[in-house]
Amino acid sequence: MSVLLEARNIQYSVSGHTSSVFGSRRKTVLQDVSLHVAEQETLGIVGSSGSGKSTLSRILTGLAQPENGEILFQGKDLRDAAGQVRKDIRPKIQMIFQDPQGALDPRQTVRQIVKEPLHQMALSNEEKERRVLEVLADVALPQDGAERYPRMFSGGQRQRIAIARALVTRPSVIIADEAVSALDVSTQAVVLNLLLDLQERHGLSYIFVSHDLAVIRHISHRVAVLDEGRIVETGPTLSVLDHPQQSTTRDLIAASL
Ligand SMILES: Nc1ncnc2c1ncn2[C@@H]1O[C@H](COP(=O)(O)OP(=O)(O)OP(=O)(O)O)[C@@H](O)[C@H]1O
Repeated sequence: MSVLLEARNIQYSVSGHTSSVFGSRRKTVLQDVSLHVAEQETLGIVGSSGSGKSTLSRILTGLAQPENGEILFQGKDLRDAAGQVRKDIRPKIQMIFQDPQGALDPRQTVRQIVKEPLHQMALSNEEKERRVLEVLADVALPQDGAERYPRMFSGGQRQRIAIARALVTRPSVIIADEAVSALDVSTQAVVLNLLLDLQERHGLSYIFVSHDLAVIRHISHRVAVLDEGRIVETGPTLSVLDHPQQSTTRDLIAASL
């Protein structure tokens, strides 16, 4: 399988507290993080709270810029990519967040929400409308749902709306940051199985960020363990979770039992 999205030696810090004596100190959030996901593969990213998972997701989707390091899509460095290439690549990388309630504008109809990522794309309005209906069917939401508002749907359905919005640009990779964490366990299973089904039908890759090892076990082919901004262990999911080599991984497993 060929590599689709790759992060190389990512470094990221934020300004910490300011001291009148020492000036502003920076806090390292990610240190020398390298990872990749292949076509049609799911890479799980696990780590305790504050280990840097969300920051890494934001960098992978281009919502935050690393201080050092590269993000490559099909071998192209996104920083070097010229305007049009960047414009072509961006729709190929989409994101789903934890909280569908917060991520969906309550004043917009489902049609407007799902259509929004297409604004940047040179498509006719007819094609955009066609795609909206196509992805609503893809995530098994009724087409008459298009005129309704997010509050009229259950938590699981709202996450389907968020998935439809991510799919509408026909991405190659979706970064899911705690995408099922806000859902109850049975709804989690339904949404995870939908994601697996979409992966098979559309040949998608996922980078799936979660603190929940049961979720990671269910969906990921490989897993990377983050600890204080560094990847401390990576490998096939079952070998990492059943035969952890690092104390961080053992602690995460113990905490999940
Ligand atoms: N803009 C920022 N300003 C200050 N600190 C930040 C900022 N962004 C991230 N951090 C810090 O970086 C660290 C990593 O945060 P991040 O949200 O990426 O971790 P996480 O693993 O996703 O945590 P959680 O599972 O709790 O969401 C935390 O200590 C956080 O406080």
